Amino acid sequence: MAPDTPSPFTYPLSYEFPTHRLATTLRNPDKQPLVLVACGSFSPVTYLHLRMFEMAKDYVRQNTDFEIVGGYLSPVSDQYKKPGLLNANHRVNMCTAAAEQTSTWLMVDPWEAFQSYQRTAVVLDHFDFEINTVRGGVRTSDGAQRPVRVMLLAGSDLIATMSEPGVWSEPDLDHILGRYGVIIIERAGADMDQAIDNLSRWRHNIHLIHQLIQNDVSSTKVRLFLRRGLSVRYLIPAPVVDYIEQHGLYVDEGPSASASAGANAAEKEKGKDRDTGASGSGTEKSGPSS
Ligand SMILES: Nc1ncnc2c1ncn2[C@@H]1O[C@H](COP(=O)(O)OP(=O)(O)OP(=O)(O)O)[C@@H](O)[C@H]1O
Ligand SMILES: NC(=O)c1ccc[n+]([C@@H]2O[C@H](COP(=O)(O)O)[C@@H](O)[C@H]2O)c1
Repeated sequence: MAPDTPSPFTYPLSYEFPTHRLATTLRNPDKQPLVLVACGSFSPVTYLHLRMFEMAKDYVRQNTDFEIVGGYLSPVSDQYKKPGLLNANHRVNMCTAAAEQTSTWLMVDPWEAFQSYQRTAVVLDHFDFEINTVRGGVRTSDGAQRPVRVMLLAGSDLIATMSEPGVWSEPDLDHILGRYGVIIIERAGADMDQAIDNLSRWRHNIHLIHQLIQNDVSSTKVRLFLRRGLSVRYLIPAPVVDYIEQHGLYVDEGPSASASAGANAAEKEKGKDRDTGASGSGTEKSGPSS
């Protein structure tokens, strides 16, 4: 279906919005259709990134009037310039291998990855445009069209940055949390209640999911293990391990050290990022935030 209004977005060359796993019909007409979007570096994608979607799916089924009709990973642009950010081509390929080979419903949208940096508010608008304006939402069993709610899916560390001055603009926060909403997954080391302390105005649109199994795998730790020549098998999906090996990624430091040294160093690197604001969110402060 052609949209009535021209697209307000810029597009990478040869881009097509992925829909091969997007449901076109709502199973339960009493529910509101929902698409989940996780924005991030995914350098590389880990099981925890994928697990966020499964946790959200259980939560949505048990606690809400939504029905999930699709889930997307949206890798950030290279211009985000976060330390450890591998080029977008590799990150998109790894996410695609993980989604296609380990899931039946997840997709990867390369729109954000293959162009200039786009704020999260704009990324969510892009999904809303593609799904609702271009495709008219989804159908109910009686043939009526129903708009799909797009919602951000994020870890509590990312949401905590929403209370840090200068990282997110106020209008963007209102747009993201007021219009779309967010499902927040608890992340070890990032207090959930503290993360949403300053966001109470949008509480009705914020869904919190606690971790029942603690697992603090992060991309930073995976990169560090790889740099030290340590195995990351069973921490990240097998097709991603294979891809990393085939392309010799994340090995700019020779093998050394033991696994525990790797983990400790990873912790240090994460802490250092937080202390110095050298993470992507820190980049946001001076860069493309609002
Ligand atoms: N272990 C986890 N638990 C909960 N959320 C997570 C976890 N790992 C990543 N996320 C969430 O996934 C999204 C994308 O994360 P991102 O790509 O930055 O991964 P990361 O592991 O934090 O990366 P890095 O270690 O490079 O900072 C963010 O919303 C982040 O909060
Ligand atoms: N102002 C904003 O829109 C804003 C600020 C900080 C992070 N983000 C997004 O959050 C994600 C953060 O990813 P990392 O956790 O890898 O830093 C990225 O997709 C980034 O674009 C957006």
